[in-house]
Amino acid sequence: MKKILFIGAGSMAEALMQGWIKQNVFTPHEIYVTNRSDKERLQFLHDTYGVQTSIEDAIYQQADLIILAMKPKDAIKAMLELKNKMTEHTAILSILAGIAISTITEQLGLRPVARVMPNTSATIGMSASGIAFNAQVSTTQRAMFLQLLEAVGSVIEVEEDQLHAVTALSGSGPAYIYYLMEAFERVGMEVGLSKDTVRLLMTQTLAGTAEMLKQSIDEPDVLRKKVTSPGGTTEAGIKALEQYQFNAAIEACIKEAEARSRALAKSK
Ligand SMILES: NC(=O)C1=CN([C@@H]2O[C@H](COP(=O)(O)OP(=O)(O)OC[C@H]3O[C@@H](n4cnc5c(N)ncnc54)[C@H](O)[C@@H]3O)[C@@H](O)[C@H]2O)C=CC1
Ligand SMILES: O=C(O)[C@@H]1CCC=N1
Repeated sequence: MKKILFIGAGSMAEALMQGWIKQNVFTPHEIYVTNRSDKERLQFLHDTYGVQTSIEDAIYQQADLIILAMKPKDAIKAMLELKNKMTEHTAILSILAGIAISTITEQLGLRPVARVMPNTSATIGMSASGIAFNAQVSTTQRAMFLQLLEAVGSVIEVEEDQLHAVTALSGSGPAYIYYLMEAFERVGMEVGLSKDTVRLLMTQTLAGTAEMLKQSIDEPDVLRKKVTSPGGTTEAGIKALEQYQFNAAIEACIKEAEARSRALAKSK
């Protein structure tokens, strides 16, 4: 593959291009990126990663793959602009939350489309991505798409409809964990530690817990019980979580996010 073109130059586009450059999937010369109007942002991406930001019309024709990376609300307008510029068969990789493959092919014509839900940890090769394809994607293209996502983390193929759930869990997931870390730091400081110490302790605790879940044959509740001594500190902590409706909060969080993804799909 020689040329890939990002339409949209936001945080997710940056995470993917950074990951692909780091993993030697593409050289900066093979990556083209454009946005609506923010020239400073393009300049930043060019200066930081060496990617190509002066996009002549010919690039749209030459691109082997076009990546839809704008906000969902801007997608229809962006696709209208794109339609006349690109060739008939160019494959599309869409990272748009909640925008159906059928909406994309209605706008851009029937062509190979992979719909992906990555997350920003693609930056460091640790994305957890979900992917779905339309019938126009050939076996070779399917392998290529999977390889692209594997280069920036793990990828799992799902039914397209399940991408709403993937979005609510792993697409948005990093934000939930960052939010949790903000709370740990705030409260950790209140109980006497420095912010740096809390960061060190809790990033290692998160990493260790994730690794235990990967390596252990035990279910999470079994692992949890191994931490929880009768009458001890964990029991007191968990009791407080229950008192403050921890499970209800998580249920609402995932269901609201999933519903929002579905609403985005309907509004198009
Ligand atoms: N940020 C995240 O963690 C994740 C985001 N996504 C999806 O990725 C997409 C982009 O998200 P972010 O990078 O966070 O957004 P962002 O707001 O940071 O960037 C959006 C970019 O699209 C550009 N744009 C808008 N209209 C355009 C047009 N007509 N032509 C060309 N460029 C246009 C904007 O100029 C901007 O560069 C969204 O659809 C989102 O659902 C998916 C997974 C994770
Ligand atoms: O918040 C959003 O809509 C996007 C999709 C998943 C993460 N960010």
